[in-house]
Amino acid sequence: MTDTHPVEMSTPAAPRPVTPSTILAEVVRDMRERLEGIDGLDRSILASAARAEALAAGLDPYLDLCTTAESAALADLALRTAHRDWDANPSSIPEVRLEQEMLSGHVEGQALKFLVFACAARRVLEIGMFTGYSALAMAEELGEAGEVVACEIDADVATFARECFDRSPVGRRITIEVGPAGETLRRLDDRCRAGDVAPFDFVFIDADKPGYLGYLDLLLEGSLLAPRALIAVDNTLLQGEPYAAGTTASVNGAAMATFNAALTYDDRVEQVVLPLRDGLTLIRRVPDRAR
Ligand SMILES: C[S@@+](CC[C@H](N)C(=O)[O-])C[C@H]1O[C@@H](n2cnc3c(N)ncnc32)[C@H](O)[C@@H]1O
Repeated sequence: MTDTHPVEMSTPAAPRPVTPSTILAEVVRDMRERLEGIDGLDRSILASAARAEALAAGLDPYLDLCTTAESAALADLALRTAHRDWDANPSSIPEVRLEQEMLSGHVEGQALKFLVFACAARRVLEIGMFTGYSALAMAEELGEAGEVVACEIDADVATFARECFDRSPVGRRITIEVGPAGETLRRLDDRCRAGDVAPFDFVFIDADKPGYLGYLDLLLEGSLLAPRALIAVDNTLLQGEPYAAGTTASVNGAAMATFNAALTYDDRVEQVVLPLRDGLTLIRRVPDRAR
């Protein structure tokens, strides 16, 4: 295999905080440092600030520590993603900004593996693949006959992911569909309806946030889902923007707030929002649409 994306030996920059808990940890640390500069401040206020910081900053490392270790192939993929200079290799798609922080990572990858296991999935659909961490994690949980179909709009990042998949014993279980996910989904929907391919048991939505509602509608109204299919949607807490007062919502934050509100009143589904990383919402169809 030609490795066109070798891991350089430079130290990658630490990922910036992109989840409610890591942003909270940063805000609380800044607050505690500023409080320390105030002469004569009641020591109990400083102690409370230090405790708040420990609670916020300690959560993710502890989750990481207590979660089953990732495979060597996943660790390698994460390392390669961290070492790539994404600023020097921008996406050719104007609306896509690729960055290492897009990668879901160890704890969320393990959670996805559990979900794939719990619904005994044989066919998995991923909408938004990036360098393939979540696709590979889910593929690791499938049997030999299982398949992950992963949609990715950026051809270069898809090539990068394929190189990583080729380094894993289960990488051949992943089929990459390059192109806008909406088009890919409509094509796959036609094939499922025609009986060319089996529908999907598990779907992970993790692409352009303004596209989420359209993807969900297509899934719920079309032929892509197996009867007991589960859908997991990433970034539904979008750095706290949908709920934190005083936060200015970005385009993505506004899109997630709209998505969450629509889902809350959608009687086609039941859902639960898990505060895992940047928010993971689990959705299932209600067969008779009765609550
Ligand atoms: C957050 S990343 C996915 C992370 C990946 N699921 C993981 O866990 O490592 C989002 C990806 O969606 C892709 N994307 C954005 N818009 C898309 C679209 N319309 N169709 C398909 N992929 C898209 C981006 O290029 C990016 O690679």
